[in-house]
Amino acid sequence: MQRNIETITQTIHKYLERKSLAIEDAPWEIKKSELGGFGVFATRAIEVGELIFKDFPVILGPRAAPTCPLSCVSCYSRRDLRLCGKKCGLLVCSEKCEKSLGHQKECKVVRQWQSKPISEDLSVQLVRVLSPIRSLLLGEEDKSVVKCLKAHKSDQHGFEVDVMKDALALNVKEDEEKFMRFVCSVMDSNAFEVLVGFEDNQASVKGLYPLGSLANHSCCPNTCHVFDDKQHMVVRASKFIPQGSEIFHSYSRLIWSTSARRFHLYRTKHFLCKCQRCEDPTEFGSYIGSILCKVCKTGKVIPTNSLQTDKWQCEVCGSLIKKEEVANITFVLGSALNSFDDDDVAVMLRLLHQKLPNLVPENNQTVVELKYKLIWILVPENNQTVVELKYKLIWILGHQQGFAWNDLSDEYLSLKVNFCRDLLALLELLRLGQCKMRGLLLYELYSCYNEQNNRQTKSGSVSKVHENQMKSVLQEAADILMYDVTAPAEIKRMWSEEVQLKKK
Ligand SMILES: C[S@@+](CC[C@H](N)C(=O)[O-])C[C@H]1O[C@@H](n2cnc3c(N)ncnc32)[C@H](O)[C@@H]1O
Repeated sequence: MQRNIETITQTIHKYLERKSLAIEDAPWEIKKSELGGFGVFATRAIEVGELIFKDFPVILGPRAAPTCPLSCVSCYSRRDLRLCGKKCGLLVCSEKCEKSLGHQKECKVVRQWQSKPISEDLSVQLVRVLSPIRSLLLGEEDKSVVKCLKAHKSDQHGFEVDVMKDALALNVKEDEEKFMRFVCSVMDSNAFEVLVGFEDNQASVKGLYPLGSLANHSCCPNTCHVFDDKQHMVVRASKFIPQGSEIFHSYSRLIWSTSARRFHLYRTKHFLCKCQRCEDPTEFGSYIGSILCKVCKTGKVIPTNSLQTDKWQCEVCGSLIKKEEVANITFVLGSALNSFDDDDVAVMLRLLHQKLPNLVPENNQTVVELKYKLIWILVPENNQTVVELKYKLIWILGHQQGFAWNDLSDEYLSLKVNFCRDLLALLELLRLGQCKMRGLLLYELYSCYNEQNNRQTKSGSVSKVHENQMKSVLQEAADILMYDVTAPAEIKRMWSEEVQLKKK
């Protein structure tokens, strides 16, 4: 299908109306983007924190990654999983989910394709390829929504259909196969990771958000998005957006260096980002991707052209450093970071304070990631945003002495305060505005202040942090994380109180 503005605009508006998400005087429009293809643009100036749009997934389903924990195909609970009694091979958690309309439809499709029931060990593979199967159940209007979206043609997309045909021996019809292969490409190019569920029963799934999909990427985005408890995507301005400007998400991690972000974007989304941050070899003076010069020991080594990265040079003594050397150091540090268990806090701190200062500048990606990791390890309350880390933390917090709030030494507590402040300062340097990571860090900082004050009150001394300062840190965190299903309970309580007040 030829994609054109009129059809895309009309289809997206109608879709949002069907989902009751159309906003009067919506501040966006779809236009051709200089970056290629289409993009979303501001029709008027948008203030920081203002809602830009809400979206709902046209397809929501399990992720294909084998590392992703399995969940019920209906409600996404990870508890009490069992095979559907009708022997389709899909996993459900209860009678209610097995009998749900959505499941019954897909159960029938899958059974029609089977020459024999799927064995228990193959059911895992079936769950992982369910999202494209779901696309066959869409009505014609929703299918046209999917057809409006960008699909990259590359061999890496559509392996789910190969699994259906080869490993699962499903008799998929030719036209179904063709559409599912297209949907796989669309999902790979556009889908967002969505967290569903609460606290220790959360699953990570993927959702295709039609309007969200039309926004292009910048490593210095001007929006922040969260997912609410009904899987709506809520997109707000993380910075002031002037009228006519393009509205950007970030498809990559914000605290990765330019090389890491560009590599990831190229591999997964098939483009090389050339945003302002990528073009600046110092990344706005943060030096997040640099190493220290081995010759003068003080200068920072940066690429002479950050979009090519084949030549690296010390800013102070001018020595040229081979790109392989920079890549090696970066690789070794990255591997060291990934090799830690979360109870290796002391080892991580030694690396951070003794070894890394000789190799890399303060804001190098590894240092930043290490600090970020430590912040979460030192967190006693389970904030659910970094799911994998939280998952590990559950085991540390429940089973290992030393890292719950009460057990945290004063030294570790102030260390955590410093890490939070360091990273907040870095986010400002990177011009990331009211991004989600800022909200999470502010909440962690507030929790530290709270703990410090409690300790001081108990010991009879005067609180270090003023109550108003704590309140404003908490309020800013709550404003950023508003409606986020993964937000800490205290923050969720604040919005429900606000909503109640507005109703009165
Ligand atoms: C989610 S879609 C965004 C909307 C897309 N431009 C369209 O026309 O539908 C993602 C794709 O848009 C393109 N894209 C997004 N951000 C880009 C950027 N900063 N530079 C170049 N291409 C970009 C890439 O082809 C990417 O795979």
